[in-house]
Amino acid sequence: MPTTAAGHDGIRVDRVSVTYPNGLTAVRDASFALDPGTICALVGVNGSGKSTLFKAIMGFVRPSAGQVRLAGLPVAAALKRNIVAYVPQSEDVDWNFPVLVEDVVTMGRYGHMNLFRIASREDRRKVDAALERVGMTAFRKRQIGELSGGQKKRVFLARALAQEGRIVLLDEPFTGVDVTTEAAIVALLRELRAAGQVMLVSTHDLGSVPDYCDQVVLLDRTVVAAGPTATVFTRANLERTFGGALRNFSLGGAALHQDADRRSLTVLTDDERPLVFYGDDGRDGADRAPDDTTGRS
Ligand SMILES: Nc1ncnc2c1ncn2[C@@H]1O[C@H](COP(=O)(O)OP(=O)(O)OP(=O)(O)O)[C@@H](O)[C@H]1O
Repeated sequence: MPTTAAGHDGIRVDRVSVTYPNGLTAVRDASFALDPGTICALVGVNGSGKSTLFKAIMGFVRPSAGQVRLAGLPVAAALKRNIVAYVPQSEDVDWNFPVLVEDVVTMGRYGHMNLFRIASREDRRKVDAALERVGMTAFRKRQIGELSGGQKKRVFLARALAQEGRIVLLDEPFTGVDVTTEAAIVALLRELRAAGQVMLVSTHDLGSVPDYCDQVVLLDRTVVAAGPTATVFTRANLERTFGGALRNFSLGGAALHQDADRRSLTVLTDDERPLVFYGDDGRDGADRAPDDTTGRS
């Protein structure tokens, strides 16, 4: 079986449009393809269609046009085979639902169990390992609603790990988490990438994207640009994607330095960790991805 994005083993979104019953077309003619062993950021302003795209990939909404293929399969077949794991946005979860941490992680194994959902020794071992990997073993008997935001994120990540899906979708995994948890999540994503999994991560945390994402999809109802972070995650493309919704300020020359360094500094932020471009003069850097990020401790 081919293993390129043009082939069958990753995520392939082909000219997908999604129109809600109220007539709003939230995603229009979106196309991109991701190979196994990839972490891809999905970036766009609030309302640009990121969650809608996730819902289309998860089969929660049906595209009005185009198609999604996951590991070469239509969405329904991929879900049936347990190929796709999903880490939802916190707002999409009912935290009052009385369920223990270990039960949430065990749900990741449901697709591997028989009709009666009786966990085997193997299932229990995978749940234990997933809890251990995200550092939540000590919390396994706690009600999910009693956890902090970052702890909840870790639990859903553990559920995705226990599921062992080759495709992992993460909807804003860094929102409301501290720097330590963010670093732990990024480390885990890197491990999964090394193991050949493909991850699509929606995020407003622009400054971190070049750190851990090798691909980027910039979305504004449709795909503005998609491809390697090094060539696509540029100031010019971000300004096209966000329009006036991006905080953007540049400093150069005397406004920035007291020495002879002529380089300017451009800061772009979508309200979470800012992205910083270093240019040679006041306008440079518009077409280059950043060499490095700042703000990361
Ligand atoms: N069930 C629905 N019915 C009708 N319109 C919807 C529905 N869900 C979302 N929308 C609309 O579709 C558009 C895209 O929403 P979506 O949630 O996909 O954006 P997003 O990029 O994920 O935003 P955010 O960054 O705020 O999470 C918005 O205009 C939203 O109001």
